[in-house]
Amino acid sequence: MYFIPITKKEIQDRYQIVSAFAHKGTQGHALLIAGSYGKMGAAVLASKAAIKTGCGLVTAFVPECGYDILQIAIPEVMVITDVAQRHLSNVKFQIKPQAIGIGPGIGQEQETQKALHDFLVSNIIPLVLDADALNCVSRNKEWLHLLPSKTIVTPHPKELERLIGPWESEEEQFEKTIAFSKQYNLVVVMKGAPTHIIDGETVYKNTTGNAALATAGSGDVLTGMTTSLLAQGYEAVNAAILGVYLHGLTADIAITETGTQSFIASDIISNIGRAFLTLENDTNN
Ligand SMILES: NC(=O)C1=CN([C@@H]2O[C@H](COP(=O)(O)OP(=O)(O)OC[C@H]3O[C@@H](n4cnc5c(N)ncnc54)[C@H](OP(=O)(O)O)[C@@H]3O)[C@@H](O)[C@H]2O)[C@@H](O)CC1
Ligand SMILES: Nc1ncnc2c1ncn2[C@@H]1O[C@H](COP(=O)(O)OP(=O)(O)O)[C@@H](O)[C@H]1O
Ligand SMILES: [Mg+2]
Repeated sequence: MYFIPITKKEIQDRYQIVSAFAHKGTQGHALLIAGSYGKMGAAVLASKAAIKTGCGLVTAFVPECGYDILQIAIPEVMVITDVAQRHLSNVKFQIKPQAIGIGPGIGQEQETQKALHDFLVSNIIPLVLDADALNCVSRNKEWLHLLPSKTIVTPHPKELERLIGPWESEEEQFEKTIAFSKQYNLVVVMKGAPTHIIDGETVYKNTTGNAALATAGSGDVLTGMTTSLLAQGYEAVNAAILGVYLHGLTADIAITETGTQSFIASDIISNIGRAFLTLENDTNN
């Protein structure tokens, strides 16, 4: 099987420089629907990653118990709360974001599953689906038909298995994921070491990242980064490719200071700026 390597050249071809006349209203508004009691960190990480990846506005939609946490942790991010205290029960909002990321830390309570279903039935905004949103959809496979065309799904291997069933070889894993991508018209970010991005028959292989990323919350950060790029107007496959590349690059940059063991998901966020700068500094591959 042929994989297109995601090289710096591939990234520079896709990367959009920010206009000198940009303002926050032109840079996209991302909405992160995330968190539950005890997993509000996932909402903080995803929202902070979204604002650090360059969209103009970020709103977090969280259960009521997340209000103070989000407002104190990230003053740049706006917050809307669900009526329920500890988990999502009714996802309703008046804002008009350009992209929505849903799933990190939301859990799989019955009420949350219903809230996700009702949200998917009415939503037409470009979407990134991760973590428990994927797990809820795996329990209710008919909901896959509700996803907008080119929704980005970001499963780790266990979440992928819940979505497409088990595989016996890597070849079969790719065959089944390609079939899944084609059936529902999805961009699949097949997370791993390395991560592959599958857009129908086309498979991209990331070239950045290392084992420092094997740490809690690193996927939640990727969801925030990818949603931010989607909100900034990148086509879904390009948002996925650029997000995965920059996410991995932060670990390659930081590892010389943190080592593998002490690198944490917040270090990804702190190094997003340095990762972007490598794209602007030179044109070498
Ligand atoms: N601070 C917070 O708020 C945080 C909140 N978080 C939130 O928690 C929720 C649950 O998410 P989750 O991913 O921990 O649970 P789950 O889907 O059962 O997967 C775990 C199992 O999957 C497997 N597995 C995973 N990766 C694999 C790999 N690369 N390669 C192979 N296997 C792999 C592995 O299975 P095993 O190998 O043990 O059989 C593992 O036991 C979710 O909403 C998330 O956003 C977290 O992000 C943490 C920080
Ligand atoms: N050994 C590794 N090498 C490269 N990337 C890794 C490695 N381990 C984990 N990652 C990356 O870290 C992220 C983990 O995502 P996920 O399992 O969803 O984390 P969480 O749910 O805790 O936020 C993925 O982007 C994955 O590709
Ligand atoms: Mg995850």
